[in-house]
Amino acid sequence: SDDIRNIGILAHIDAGKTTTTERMLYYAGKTRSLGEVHRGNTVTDYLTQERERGITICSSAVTFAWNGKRINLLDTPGHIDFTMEVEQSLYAVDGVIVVLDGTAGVEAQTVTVWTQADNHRLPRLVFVNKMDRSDAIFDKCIDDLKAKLDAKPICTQLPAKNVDGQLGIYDVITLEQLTWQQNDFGRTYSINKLESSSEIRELREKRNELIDQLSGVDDELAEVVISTESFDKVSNELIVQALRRATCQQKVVPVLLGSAYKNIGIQRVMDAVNAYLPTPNERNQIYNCFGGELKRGMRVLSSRGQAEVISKIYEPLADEYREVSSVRAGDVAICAGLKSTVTGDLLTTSHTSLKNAQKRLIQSLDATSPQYDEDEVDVNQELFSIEPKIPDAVYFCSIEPPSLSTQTAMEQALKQLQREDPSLRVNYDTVTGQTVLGGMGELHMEIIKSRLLSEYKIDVDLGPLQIAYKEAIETPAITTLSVEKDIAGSKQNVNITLQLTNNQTELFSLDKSPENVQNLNALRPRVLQVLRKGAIGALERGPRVGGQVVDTQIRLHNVTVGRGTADSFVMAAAAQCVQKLLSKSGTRLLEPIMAMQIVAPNERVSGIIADLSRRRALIKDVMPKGDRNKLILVNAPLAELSGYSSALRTISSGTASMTMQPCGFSEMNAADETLAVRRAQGLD
Ligand SMILES: Nc1nc2c(ncn2[C@@H]2O[C@H](COP(=O)(O)OP(=O)(O)OP(=O)(O)O)[C@@H](O)[C@H]2O)c(=O)[nH]1
Repeated sequence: SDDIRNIGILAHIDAGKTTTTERMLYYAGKTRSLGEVHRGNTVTDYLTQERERGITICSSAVTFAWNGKRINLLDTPGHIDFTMEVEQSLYAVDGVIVVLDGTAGVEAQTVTVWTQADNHRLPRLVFVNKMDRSDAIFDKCIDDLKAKLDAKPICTQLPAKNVDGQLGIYDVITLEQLTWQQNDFGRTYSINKLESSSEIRELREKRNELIDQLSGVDDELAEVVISTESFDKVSNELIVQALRRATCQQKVVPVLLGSAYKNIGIQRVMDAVNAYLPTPNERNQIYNCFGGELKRGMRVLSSRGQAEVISKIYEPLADEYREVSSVRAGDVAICAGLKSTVTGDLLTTSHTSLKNAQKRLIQSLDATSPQYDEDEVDVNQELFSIEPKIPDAVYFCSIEPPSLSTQTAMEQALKQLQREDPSLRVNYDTVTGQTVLGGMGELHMEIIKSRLLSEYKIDVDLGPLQIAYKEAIETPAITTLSVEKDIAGSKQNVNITLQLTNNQTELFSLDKSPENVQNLNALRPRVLQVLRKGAIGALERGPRVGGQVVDTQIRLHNVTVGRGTADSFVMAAAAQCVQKLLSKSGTRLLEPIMAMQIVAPNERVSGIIADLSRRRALIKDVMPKGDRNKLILVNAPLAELSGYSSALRTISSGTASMTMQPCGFSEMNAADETLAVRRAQGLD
């Protein structure tokens, strides 16, 4: 797998990821014509939604050969609603290309994806795109990388102006000027030695600066510089090797530039992927264990314990696939025939190999990463059971099929969509009889609607978007419910005592105190199972606004079930008992909170904070970000943030940028709660 690069491509929306990817495929010979984003025919943005809106929603993988290496590239969405997708694709890559819009520098979503790449400890390189535009400023992008992302950029290229006014590129390492031909869509470019002595002098200074920066983080290069006592004698090969080491160790970030749209500079980005980003083997602290080979027809175990058979394996090229018979460690592939496995699951051949691999992982972590201490039990969990953390839905809306006869088809389709996108929640509300979708935002829901139409031909209606409140009980309560009924001549009866208490860890427990222990020990496991299912199911819908009841434990004290009573009757009795308890104990609302990171010029901060405090926000920290800017860390209720990004644009005259992610649920005061309940009931 030394010849493989598994790379993600990340950016703020519209920076040009898709165009860049298209050019790579074209130059690598994988596509015969250039797909232009604005013409709506690119390979990676293959969903119609994406074509219509011109944005990337689903990650798609493409693979191509470049100079003897195979590059597997995962294109990821740039929209804020889809940070979950980005998170998932990062588990599958060893390095990342971050695309900047040269006219905008580091933008809000760049900060988010950069932080995500940090969390996954991914080496990265930066491609400053759109440098053909007259308002593009390369130096500002470099300043942004330092100030907003705390990165150590190494400029391996600088923008040059060709005689015809077109964008050219100076190679700072080789001291050459590169000029792309326009008559063959940039397939060829010329490499020229510099002519004017002032140009040579300036570029040589930049090269010296680069060596100086690099030797500050790479001891091997530092030794060469010290022993030769001159920057000029450091060979290009030594620089490239040092830059590779420092990039793989995430000490620096190589920066390249160009214009995807005008076909300038892309081949050099592909060269840089080969030269500076790690192979799956080099990222051994994670991938050592992911060894072996996956073959067609193989039986595997998923981390949730289910056996699966791999019926077919495909090499991806966006929505076109080529069938292959096997894949090796380090490859990215698409498998058909898996029934229960979802994104993020780990597949192994047996429990023993899973155990052995876990052992090897811990050993390799100890050896290579001293920062992991043994108490950190989560490390194993975090790196090995690569299941991504799925945020709770913060919005929900009802979804209606066009006719009753399409209900089943819609449910099937939603199930499939959910396997691709675990952040989509699908519930059935027994009270209203409606199917309810939970998700991350308005665009998220609209995309589901539009995919149902285009891929499954089901034209659904979505209800209004509502905030997904949760509920928690106010006071503990205990009650006994006795139900008796004749159903088709057979007597059904259940007598059950349940209690609700505040508890954040365990959902269901048995009260084995002396007066109950005998009753509970005599309980048949099957009865306990259905009872538990009924009781826990009733927590899905709280009495205030129908929100999920959380931080609450159901405690079973006592139950007697009459002879011949059906399971469904026991289940319904348990659910009814919990509902009775919920109205007895009363519930408080918990509202979704968003964590926001706002970067704004110093002079705009007070205005932004004044506005935030009107939105019930909690300012957590305000810290300097470079000389001119501040980073504001703030938590605010989602209910107060509708239209916030445009409000922020107005307050800051477009100078501030922002990212936000859901960060849990919290209690609200009585007045806000009353307001929220009225709104949820449609009274306000
Ligand atoms: N002038 C100029 N325009 C570019 C360049 N690269 C891309 N664009 C334009 O910028 C727009 C966005 O490009 P995309 O490639 O769709 O950007 P993206 O990052 O994939 O966007 P999302 O998929 O929405 O995240 C399109 O209209 C492109 O034609 C470039 O180098 N120069």
